[in-house]
Amino acid sequence: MDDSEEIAPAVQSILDAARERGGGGDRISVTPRSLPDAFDATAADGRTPVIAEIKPTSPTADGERTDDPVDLARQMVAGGAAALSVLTEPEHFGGSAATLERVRDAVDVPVLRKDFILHEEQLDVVEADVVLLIVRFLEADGTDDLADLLAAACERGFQVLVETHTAAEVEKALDAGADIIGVNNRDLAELEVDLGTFESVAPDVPESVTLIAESGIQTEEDVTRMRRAGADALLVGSAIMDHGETTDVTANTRRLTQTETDAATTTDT
Ligand SMILES: O=P(O)(O)OC[C@@H](O)[C@@H](O)c1c[nH]c2ccccc12
Repeated sequence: MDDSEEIAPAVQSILDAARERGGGGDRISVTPRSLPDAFDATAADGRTPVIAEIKPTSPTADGERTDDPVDLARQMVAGGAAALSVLTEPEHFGGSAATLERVRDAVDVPVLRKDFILHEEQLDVVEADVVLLIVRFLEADGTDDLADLLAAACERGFQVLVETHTAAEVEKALDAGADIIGVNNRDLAELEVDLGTFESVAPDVPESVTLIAESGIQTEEDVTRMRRAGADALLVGSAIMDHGETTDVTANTRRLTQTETDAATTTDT
């Protein structure tokens, strides 16, 4: 872990809980739905590739959404989402493996398991098409090494989204063999969002990598801004599924997936 910047207490609490969580049972073997193919198909259809996130609550959210995640998932797909992300972290995000399982059974698009995986056995909890590995959290003592965990995930059939926040972390992700990289606009030290993060880090990512802009994307302008900066896809939670229960999830998703952008998609070159 980079000691030059403290992480937020809420994030420390998430990590402490993650260390305590055990693994699943039997070793998982999954046949995944391809995430890059889903992005390509969406772009070919004239939509912006968006991963819509089901996050019942979070340390930065007000309140909790209690409506059925499967209904939310269907609404997101109806709004044109290329893929879904489901939080499985129980203590701070209101997620569960059972929710992910139900959602994945209900839709045809790839589903990302959003959790804080620190050890190989924590991969063996639930089948998903993609798992998240966060570079910053895999540098602390007592966690598995990023490259080892990435290889262990691939051996099980998972695709892996490696989350970064700085150019140095992108370098580490590439060295570990990542071919899908996310740049999180939310800083885990302050929990503040700055879309300039993606803009400054994206140029360091090779064309061959599938590149995802994560967090803080609210408006059509934000979508255009991230696509112009080179995002192949966007990961959006709060703007689609606010925590007030009154919002129209399909309309929110459609607004972002139908944003016109003149960004050259890197996938068809
Ligand atoms: O709700 P937002 O700002 O649209 O962000 C979604 C997603 O990027 C965010 O939830 C996230 C990004 N990386 C994470 C790691 C763990 C938990 C959550 C996240």
